[in-house]
Amino acid sequence: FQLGARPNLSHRSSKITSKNTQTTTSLDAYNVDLKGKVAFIAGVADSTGYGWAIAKQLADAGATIIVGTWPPVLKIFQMGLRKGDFEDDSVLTNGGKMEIEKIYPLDAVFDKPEDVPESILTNKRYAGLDGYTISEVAAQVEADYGKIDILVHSLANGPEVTKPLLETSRSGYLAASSASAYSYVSLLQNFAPIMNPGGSALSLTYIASERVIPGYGGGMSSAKSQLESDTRTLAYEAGRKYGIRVNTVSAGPLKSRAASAIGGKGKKKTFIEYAIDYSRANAPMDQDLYSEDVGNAGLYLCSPMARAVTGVTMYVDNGLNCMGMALDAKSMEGSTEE
Ligand SMILES: NC(=O)c1ccc[n+]([C@@H]2O[C@H](COP(=O)([O-])OP(=O)(O)OC[C@H]3O[C@@H](n4cnc5c(N)ncnc54)[C@H](O)[C@@H]3O)[C@@H](O)[C@H]2O)c1
Repeated sequence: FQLGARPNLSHRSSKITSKNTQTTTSLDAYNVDLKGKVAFIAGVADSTGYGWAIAKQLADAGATIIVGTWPPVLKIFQMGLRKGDFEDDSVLTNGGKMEIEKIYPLDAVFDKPEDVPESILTNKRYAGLDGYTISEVAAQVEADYGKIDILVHSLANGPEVTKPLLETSRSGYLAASSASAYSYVSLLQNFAPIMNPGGSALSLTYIASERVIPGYGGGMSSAKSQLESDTRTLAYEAGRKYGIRVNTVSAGPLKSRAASAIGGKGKKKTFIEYAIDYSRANAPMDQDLYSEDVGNAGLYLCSPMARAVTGVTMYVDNGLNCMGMALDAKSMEGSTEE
Protein backbone atom coordinates (compact mmCIF):
# COMPACT_ATOMS: atom_id res chain seq x y z
CA PHE A 1 0.00 0.00 0.00
CA GLN A 2 1.03 3.58 -0.55
CA LEU A 3 2.66 5.60 2.18
CA GLY A 4 -0.02 7.65 3.86
CA ALA A 5 -2.84 5.40 2.76
CA ARG A 6 -4.70 3.18 5.15
CA PRO A 7 -3.55 -0.40 4.81
CA ASN A 8 -6.13 -2.85 3.65
CA LEU A 9 -6.77 -4.74 6.83
CA SER A 10 -9.58 -6.92 5.65
CA HIS A 11 -9.06 -10.63 5.85
CA ARG A 12 -12.11 -12.65 5.11
CA SER A 13 -10.92 -16.24 5.27
CA SER A 14 -11.92 -17.88 8.52
CA LYS A 15 -10.62 -21.37 8.11
CA ILE A 16 -8.24 -21.46 11.07
CA THR A 17 -9.50 -23.81 13.74
CA SER A 18 -6.57 -24.11 16.13
CA LYS A 19 -7.09 -23.67 19.84
CA ASN A 20 -5.52 -20.24 19.67
CA THR A 21 -8.44 -18.76 17.79
CA GLN A 22 -11.77 -17.75 19.21
CA THR A 23 -14.55 -20.03 18.11
CA THR A 24 -17.20 -17.36 18.58
CA THR A 25 -15.81 -14.86 16.06
CA SER A 26 -14.31 -15.42 12.65
CA LEU A 27 -11.31 -13.63 11.24
CA ASP A 28 -13.76 -11.04 9.95
CA ALA A 29 -12.62 -9.24 13.08
CA TYR A 30 -9.63 -8.15 10.98
CA ASN A 31 -11.93 -5.67 9.32
CA VAL A 32 -11.42 -2.47 11.24
CA ASP A 33 -14.93 -1.14 11.49
CA LEU A 34 -15.37 1.52 14.13
CA LYS A 35 -18.84 2.60 13.08
CA GLY A 36 -20.87 3.51 16.15
CA LYS A 37 -17.70 4.09 18.22
CA VAL A 38 -16.98 7.52 19.64
CA ALA A 39 -13.40 8.78 19.87
CA PHE A 40 -12.37 11.79 21.94
CA ILE A 41 -9.02 13.20 20.85
CA ALA A 42 -7.45 15.71 23.23
CA GLY A 43 -4.91 18.06 21.63
CA VAL A 44 -6.06 18.94 18.12
CA ALA A 45 -5.82 22.52 16.90
CA ASP A 46 -4.68 22.16 13.30
CA SER A 47 -3.94 19.43 10.78
CA THR A 48 -0.16 19.25 11.15
CA GLY A 49 0.10 17.11 14.27
CA TYR A 50 -0.31 13.54 15.40
CA GLY A 51 -3.74 14.13 17.00
CA TRP A 52 -5.23 15.07 13.65
CA ALA A 53 -3.60 12.10 11.91
CA ILE A 54 -4.98 9.64 14.47
CA ALA A 55 -8.41 11.27 14.31
CA LYS A 56 -8.38 10.92 10.55
CA GLN A 57 -7.52 7.23 10.54
CA LEU A 58 -10.19 6.57 13.17
CA ALA A 59 -12.69 8.55 11.08
CA ASP A 60 -11.67 6.54 8.04
CA ALA A 61 -12.66 3.40 9.93
CA GLY A 62 -16.05 4.95 10.71
CA ALA A 63 -15.58 6.34 14.23
CA THR A 64 -17.37 9.50 15.36
CA ILE A 65 -14.73 12.13 16.09
CA ILE A 66 -14.93 14.69 18.87
CA VAL A 67 -11.93 16.71 19.99
CA GLY A 68 -10.62 18.74 22.93
CA THR A 69 -8.80 21.94 21.98
CA TRP A 70 -6.67 24.20 24.16
CA PRO A 71 -8.60 27.49 24.70
CA PRO A 72 -5.79 29.82 23.54
CA VAL A 73 -5.84 28.22 20.07
CA LEU A 74 -9.54 27.38 19.88
CA LYS A 75 -10.72 30.42 17.92
CA ILE A 76 -8.02 30.16 15.29
CA PHE A 77 -8.77 26.44 14.86
CA GLN A 78 -12.50 27.08 14.50
CA MET A 79 -11.84 29.87 12.04
CA GLY A 80 -9.52 27.61 9.99
CA LEU A 81 -12.19 24.91 9.89
CA ARG A 82 -14.81 27.43 8.77
CA LYS A 83 -12.52 28.80 6.07
CA GLY A 84 -11.80 25.30 4.80
CA ASP A 85 -8.07 25.45 5.60
CA PHE A 86 -8.01 21.76 6.52
CA GLU A 87 -10.15 20.42 3.68
CA ASP A 88 -7.26 18.78 1.83
CA ASP A 89 -6.09 17.08 5.02
CA SER A 90 -9.60 15.79 5.76
CA VAL A 91 -10.09 13.55 2.73
CA LEU A 92 -10.90 9.95 3.62
CA THR A 93 -10.20 6.88 1.53
CA ASN A 94 -13.86 6.68 0.45
CA GLY A 95 -13.62 10.21 -0.92
CA GLY A 96 -15.63 11.68 1.96
CA LYS A 97 -14.31 14.16 4.51
CA MET A 98 -13.53 13.72 8.17
CA GLU A 99 -16.18 15.47 10.24
CA ILE A 100 -15.26 16.72 13.68
CA GLU A 101 -18.65 16.43 15.27
CA LYS A 102 -17.92 18.60 18.28
CA ILE A 103 -15.03 20.63 19.67
CA TYR A 104 -14.73 21.01 23.43
CA PRO A 105 -12.50 23.71 24.90
CA LEU A 106 -10.07 21.78 27.11
CA ASP A 107 -7.20 22.90 29.27
CA ALA A 108 -5.58 19.71 30.49
CA VAL A 109 -3.68 21.36 33.33
CA PHE A 110 -6.93 21.86 35.25
CA ASP A 111 -8.95 19.00 36.70
CA LYS A 112 -11.91 20.85 38.20
CA PRO A 113 -13.30 24.40 38.22
CA GLU A 114 -11.75 25.22 41.62
CA ASP A 115 -8.28 24.66 40.11
CA VAL A 116 -8.56 27.54 37.63
CA PRO A 117 -6.64 30.57 38.92
CA GLU A 118 -7.78 34.19 38.64
CA SER A 119 -5.08 34.89 36.04
CA ILE A 120 -6.73 32.39 33.67
CA LEU A 121 -10.31 33.41 34.51
CA THR A 122 -9.46 36.98 33.51
CA ASN A 123 -7.16 36.06 30.61
CA LYS A 124 -8.61 37.33 27.36
CA ARG A 125 -7.66 34.13 25.54
CA TYR A 126 -10.14 32.32 27.82
CA ALA A 127 -12.82 35.03 27.65
CA GLY A 128 -16.33 33.74 27.06
CA LEU A 129 -15.30 30.14 27.71
CA ASP A 130 -16.06 27.91 30.63
CA GLY A 131 -16.30 24.21 31.39
CA TYR A 132 -12.77 23.57 30.02
CA THR A 133 -11.37 21.62 32.99
CA ILE A 134 -10.94 17.88 32.48
CA SER A 135 -13.78 16.79 34.79
CA GLU A 136 -16.19 19.29 33.21
CA VAL A 137 -15.31 18.20 29.68
CA ALA A 138 -15.82 14.53 30.64
CA ALA A 139 -19.22 15.40 32.13
CA GLN A 140 -20.17 17.30 28.97
CA VAL A 141 -19.04 14.45 26.71
CA GLU A 142 -21.10 12.03 28.80
CA ALA A 143 -24.14 14.32 28.54
CA ASP A 144 -23.69 14.52 24.76
CA TYR A 145 -22.68 10.95 23.90
CA GLY A 146 -23.20 8.73 26.93
CA LYS A 147 -20.29 6.32 26.80
CA ILE A 148 -17.29 6.65 24.50
CA ASP A 149 -14.85 4.02 23.22
CA ILE A 150 -11.56 5.69 22.39
CA LEU A 151 -9.55 8.31 24.25
CA VAL A 152 -6.48 9.88 22.67
CA HIS A 153 -4.05 12.17 24.52
CA SER A 154 -2.06 14.09 21.94
CA LEU A 155 -0.84 17.06 23.87
CA ALA A 156 2.25 18.31 25.61
CA ASN A 157 3.59 21.57 26.92
CA GLY A 158 6.82 22.55 28.63
CA PRO A 159 7.30 26.28 29.17
CA GLU A 160 11.07 25.84 29.60
CA VAL A 161 11.57 23.25 26.85
CA THR A 162 14.41 25.29 25.35
CA LYS A 163 16.41 25.18 28.61
CA PRO A 164 18.75 22.32 29.46
CA LEU A 165 17.54 20.27 32.43
CA LEU A 166 20.44 21.63 34.46
CA GLU A 167 18.95 25.12 34.09
CA THR A 168 15.27 24.22 34.44
CA SER A 169 13.35 25.79 37.32
CA ARG A 170 11.19 23.75 39.68
CA SER A 171 8.05 25.45 38.35
CA GLY A 172 9.07 24.83 34.72
CA TYR A 173 9.75 21.16 35.43
CA LEU A 174 6.46 20.69 37.28
CA ALA A 175 4.54 22.55 34.56
CA ALA A 176 5.94 20.17 31.94
CA SER A 177 4.91 17.17 34.06
CA SER A 178 1.48 18.64 34.74
CA ALA A 179 0.61 19.42 31.11
CA SER A 180 2.36 16.48 29.48
CA ALA A 181 2.11 13.56 31.92
CA TYR A 182 -0.39 14.09 34.74
CA SER A 183 -2.89 15.25 32.13
CA TYR A 184 -3.05 11.63 30.85
CA VAL A 185 -3.64 10.32 34.38
CA SER A 186 -6.40 12.88 34.90
CA LEU A 187 -7.98 12.21 31.51
CA LEU A 188 -8.19 8.52 32.37
CA GLN A 189 -9.50 9.22 35.87
CA ASN A 190 -12.32 11.24 34.38
CA PHE A 191 -12.99 9.44 31.11
CA ALA A 192 -12.46 5.77 31.99
CA PRO A 193 -15.76 5.69 33.94
CA ILE A 194 -17.56 6.83 30.77
CA MET A 195 -15.78 4.36 28.47
CA ASN A 196 -17.28 1.12 27.26
CA PRO A 197 -15.42 -2.06 28.26
CA GLY A 198 -13.11 -3.03 25.39
CA GLY A 199 -12.31 0.64 24.88
CA SER A 200 -8.84 1.97 24.40
CA ALA A 201 -6.70 4.93 25.48
CA LEU A 202 -3.62 6.15 23.66
CA SER A 203 -0.99 8.83 24.18
CA LEU A 204 2.08 10.06 22.28
CA THR A 205 5.55 9.91 23.71
CA TYR A 206 9.09 10.55 22.51
CA ILE A 207 12.40 8.69 22.71
CA ALA A 208 13.84 11.49 24.90
CA SER A 209 12.20 9.59 27.79
CA GLU A 210 14.88 6.91 27.64
CA ARG A 211 17.78 8.30 25.59
CA VAL A 212 19.42 11.70 25.74
CA ILE A 213 18.06 14.04 23.06
CA PRO A 214 19.96 17.32 23.27
CA GLY A 215 17.60 20.29 22.88
CA TYR A 216 14.52 18.58 24.34
CA GLY A 217 14.75 20.26 27.71
CA GLY A 218 12.72 21.90 30.46
CA GLY A 219 11.80 18.58 32.05
CA MET A 220 10.00 17.41 28.92
CA SER A 221 12.20 14.31 28.79
CA SER A 222 11.22 13.59 32.40
CA ALA A 223 7.53 14.11 31.58
CA LYS A 224 7.75 11.59 28.74
CA SER A 225 9.38 9.06 31.10
CA GLN A 226 6.47 9.56 33.47
CA LEU A 227 4.00 9.14 30.63
CA GLU A 228 5.53 5.79 29.63
CA SER A 229 5.76 4.48 33.17
CA ASP A 230 2.21 5.64 33.89
CA THR A 231 1.03 3.86 30.73
CA ARG A 232 1.97 0.54 32.34
CA THR A 233 0.41 1.28 35.71
CA LEU A 234 -2.72 2.76 34.15
CA ALA A 235 -3.00 -0.24 31.84
CA TYR A 236 -3.11 -2.49 34.88
CA GLU A 237 -5.48 -0.33 36.90
CA ALA A 238 -7.87 0.69 34.10
CA GLY A 239 -7.74 -2.81 32.62
CA ARG A 240 -8.82 -4.43 35.86
CA LYS A 241 -11.32 -1.75 36.84
CA TYR A 242 -12.90 -0.78 33.53
CA GLY A 243 -11.78 -3.36 30.98
CA ILE A 244 -10.03 -0.76 28.85
CA ARG A 245 -6.55 -0.80 27.32
CA VAL A 246 -3.90 1.88 27.76
CA ASN A 247 -0.98 2.30 25.36
CA THR A 248 1.45 4.92 24.11
CA VAL A 249 3.14 5.46 20.77
CA SER A 250 6.74 6.64 20.79
CA ALA A 251 6.69 8.68 17.62
CA GLY A 252 9.58 9.88 15.52
CA PRO A 253 10.11 13.58 14.83
CA LEU A 254 7.41 15.47 12.92
CA LYS A 255 7.26 19.15 12.05
CA SER A 256 4.05 19.89 13.94
CA ARG A 257 3.07 23.21 15.47
CA ALA A 258 4.19 22.07 18.93
CA ALA A 259 7.51 20.67 17.72
CA SER A 260 8.28 23.82 15.75
CA ALA A 261 7.70 25.81 18.93
CA ILE A 262 10.66 24.06 20.59
CA GLY A 263 12.66 26.49 18.49
CA GLY A 264 16.37 26.89 18.16
CA LYS A 265 16.60 30.64 17.71
CA GLY A 266 19.90 31.96 16.49
CA LYS A 267 21.00 28.52 15.35
CA LYS A 268 21.32 27.22 11.80
CA LYS A 269 18.68 24.56 12.42
CA THR A 270 15.72 24.40 14.78
CA PHE A 271 15.32 21.43 17.10
CA ILE A 272 12.76 19.71 14.93
CA GLU A 273 14.77 20.29 11.76
CA TYR A 274 17.87 18.55 13.10
CA ALA A 275 15.79 15.83 14.77
CA ILE A 276 14.19 15.02 11.41
CA ASP A 277 17.50 15.23 9.51
CA TYR A 278 19.22 13.03 12.10
CA SER A 279 16.48 10.44 11.92
CA ARG A 280 16.57 10.36 8.15
CA ALA A 281 20.35 9.94 8.18
CA ASN A 282 20.53 7.28 10.88
CA ALA A 283 17.28 5.30 11.17
CA PRO A 284 17.13 1.76 9.77
CA MET A 285 14.34 2.79 7.39
CA ASP A 286 15.69 5.44 5.04
CA GLN A 287 12.40 7.17 4.40
CA ASP A 288 10.39 10.15 5.56
CA LEU A 289 8.06 9.71 8.51
CA TYR A 290 4.51 10.90 7.96
CA SER A 291 1.88 11.72 10.55
CA GLU A 292 -0.24 9.03 8.83
CA ASP A 293 2.30 6.42 9.92
CA VAL A 294 1.46 7.25 13.51
CA GLY A 295 -2.22 7.57 12.58
CA ASN A 296 -2.19 4.01 11.29
CA ALA A 297 -0.48 2.68 14.41
CA GLY A 298 -3.04 4.61 16.46
CA LEU A 299 -5.87 3.02 14.50
CA TYR A 300 -4.47 -0.44 15.17
CA LEU A 301 -3.95 0.18 18.89
CA CYS A 302 -7.43 1.66 19.31
CA SER A 303 -9.17 -1.06 17.33
CA PRO A 304 -10.27 -4.57 18.30
CA MET A 305 -7.25 -5.84 16.30
CA ALA A 306 -5.20 -4.94 19.37
CA ARG A 307 -7.65 -6.31 21.94
CA ALA A 308 -4.85 -8.11 23.81
CA VAL A 309 -2.32 -5.28 23.55
CA THR A 310 -2.06 -3.02 26.57
CA GLY A 311 0.63 -1.27 28.60
CA VAL A 312 2.96 -0.99 25.63
CA THR A 313 5.16 1.76 24.29
CA MET A 314 5.08 1.18 20.53
CA TYR A 315 7.81 2.80 18.46
CA VAL A 316 6.72 4.39 15.20
CA ASP A 317 9.98 6.06 14.28
CA ASN A 318 11.47 4.25 11.28
CA GLY A 319 13.38 2.19 13.84
CA LEU A 320 15.66 4.94 15.09
CA ASN A 321 15.18 3.77 18.69
CA CYS A 322 17.16 0.59 18.11
CA MET A 323 20.34 2.21 16.79
CA GLY A 324 23.38 2.41 19.03
CA MET A 325 25.63 4.31 16.66
CA ALA A 326 25.07 7.28 14.38
CA LEU A 327 25.70 6.31 10.75
CA ASP A 328 26.50 9.87 9.82
CA ALA A 329 28.99 10.47 12.62
CA LYS A 330 32.37 11.72 11.43
CA SER A 331 34.02 8.82 13.23
CA MET A 332 32.05 6.36 11.09
CA GLU A 333 33.59 7.69 7.89
CA GLY A 334 35.27 4.87 5.99
CA SER A 335 33.34 2.18 7.87
CA THR A 336 31.11 1.22 4.94
CA GLU A 337 31.98 -0.08 1.49
CA GLU A 338 32.21 2.62 -1.15
N1 LIG B 1 6.12 16.30 16.71
C1 LIG B 1 7.00 15.42 17.14
O1 LIG B 1 8.14 15.36 16.65
C2 LIG B 1 6.61 14.46 18.24
C3 LIG B 1 7.40 13.31 18.45
C4 LIG B 1 7.02 12.41 19.46
C5 LIG B 1 5.92 12.68 20.23
N2 LIG B 1 5.16 13.80 20.00
C6 LIG B 1 4.00 14.06 20.86
O2 LIG B 1 2.82 14.08 20.08
C7 LIG B 1 1.82 14.78 20.82
C8 LIG B 1 1.14 15.77 19.90
O3 LIG B 1 2.07 16.76 19.53
P1 LIG B 1 2.35 17.22 18.04
O4 LIG B 1 3.83 17.32 17.90
O5 LIG B 1 1.61 16.38 17.11
O6 LIG B 1 1.87 18.74 18.00
P2 LIG B 1 0.44 19.45 18.00
O7 LIG B 1 0.74 20.90 18.02
O8 LIG B 1 -0.43 18.93 16.90
O9 LIG B 1 -0.24 18.96 19.35
C9 LIG B 1 0.00 19.49 20.63
C10 LIG B 1 -1.32 20.03 21.13
O10 LIG B 1 -1.26 20.20 22.54
C11 LIG B 1 -2.14 21.26 22.83
N3 LIG B 1 -1.93 21.69 24.21
C12 LIG B 1 -0.85 22.27 24.78
N4 LIG B 1 -1.09 22.49 26.08
C13 LIG B 1 -2.35 22.06 26.35
C14 LIG B 1 -3.16 22.05 27.49
N5 LIG B 1 -2.73 22.54 28.67
N6 LIG B 1 -4.42 21.54 27.41
C15 LIG B 1 -4.88 21.06 26.23
N7 LIG B 1 -4.15 21.03 25.10
C16 LIG B 1 -2.89 21.54 25.16
C17 LIG B 1 -1.77 22.28 21.77
O11 LIG B 1 -2.76 23.28 21.64
C18 LIG B 1 -1.67 21.39 20.54
O12 LIG B 1 -2.93 21.32 19.89
C19 LIG B 1 2.53 15.41 22.02
O13 LIG B 1 2.38 14.59 23.15
C20 LIG B 1 3.98 15.38 21.57
O14 LIG B 1 4.89 15.41 22.65
C21 LIG B 1 5.49 14.69 19.02
